[in-house]
Amino acid sequence: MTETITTDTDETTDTDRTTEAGQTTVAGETDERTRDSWTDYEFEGDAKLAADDLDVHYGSDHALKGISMEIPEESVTALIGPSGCGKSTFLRCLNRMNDRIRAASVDGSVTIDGEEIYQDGVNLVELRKRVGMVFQAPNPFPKSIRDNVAYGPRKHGDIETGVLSRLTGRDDRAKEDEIVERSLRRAALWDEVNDRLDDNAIGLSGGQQQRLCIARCLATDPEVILMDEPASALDPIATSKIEDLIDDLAEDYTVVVVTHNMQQAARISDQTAVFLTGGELVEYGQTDQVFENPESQRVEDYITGKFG
Ligand SMILES: Nc1ncnc2c1ncn2[C@@H]1O[C@H](COP(=O)(O)OP(=O)(O)OP(=O)(O)O)[C@@H](O)[C@H]1O
Repeated sequence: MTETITTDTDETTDTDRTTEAGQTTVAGETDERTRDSWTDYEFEGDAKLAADDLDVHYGSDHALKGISMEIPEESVTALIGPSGCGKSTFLRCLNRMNDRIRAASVDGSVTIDGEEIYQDGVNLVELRKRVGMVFQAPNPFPKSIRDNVAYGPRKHGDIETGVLSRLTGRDDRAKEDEIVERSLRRAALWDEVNDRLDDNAIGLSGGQQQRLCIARCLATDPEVILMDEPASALDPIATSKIEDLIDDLAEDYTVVVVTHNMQQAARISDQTAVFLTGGELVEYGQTDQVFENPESQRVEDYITGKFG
């Protein structure tokens, strides 16, 4: 059941605060107002993703506690918080990447366009095609730039370019060229690499490698892009290009990005979710609101650098 907390009003005194659920906290004991759910964050448009009462354990370690929130489509949502608070764990719940971690168990619900992803019969390959992921360290395959971008569509059977397909007349070379160019353009890399598509991707700079990984993700036509600290291994110029790109991608995709960098979250996101130690979602709302006028004292302390 959702517990809604009254916002500060003239009736709220320093000595006690009464929640609508009737609980009273006394100043001095705790100055923290917590919520069970942040699904009352109001935004324009539809929710693309929704988590409801999501818990994750790694063995006996309770890494995420009862997370409920909705993520609007075609926008950037930043997940921030100190190390170990569960940001990456939450991100991985959104395309069931935690299924690959033996110790992880997930309870609760995540929906995409209202469809439950934690139910029997969900095709994980299809899910991860819809919900793509970009990692912290650029991880291109030691293959050509073209092969990197075409990897997903080839693997999913969207394009056929092997010897057999040539022999049987099903060769999709032109389609592959089109996907490679479109994805590299969308990732703002085409102009830098179009004359060397057959060069090994390992020869690219770190920033170019990360944009290549974004192009690889875009090539399978995802609806959601999850990014786990996508610029933390990059220099300021490369970081700035990734930030511009994220801003641009949010016109067509739902982007969820984990970052340690609060200035970055403030620059690039429409809404920000703050996780704090213990795996709780302590605040979620419009980015300006969270940074300029957080509801929670702990979040204010974190944002102003008092801890974390
Ligand atoms: N594969 C795993 N096996 C066991 N425990 C894990 C695993 N991954 C994460 N954890 C634990 O779950 C908790 C949350 O970790 P998580 O990586 O999600 O936090 P985070 O906020 O993303 O941290 P960071 O900012 O340092 O990347 C931590 O206590 C961590 O040790």
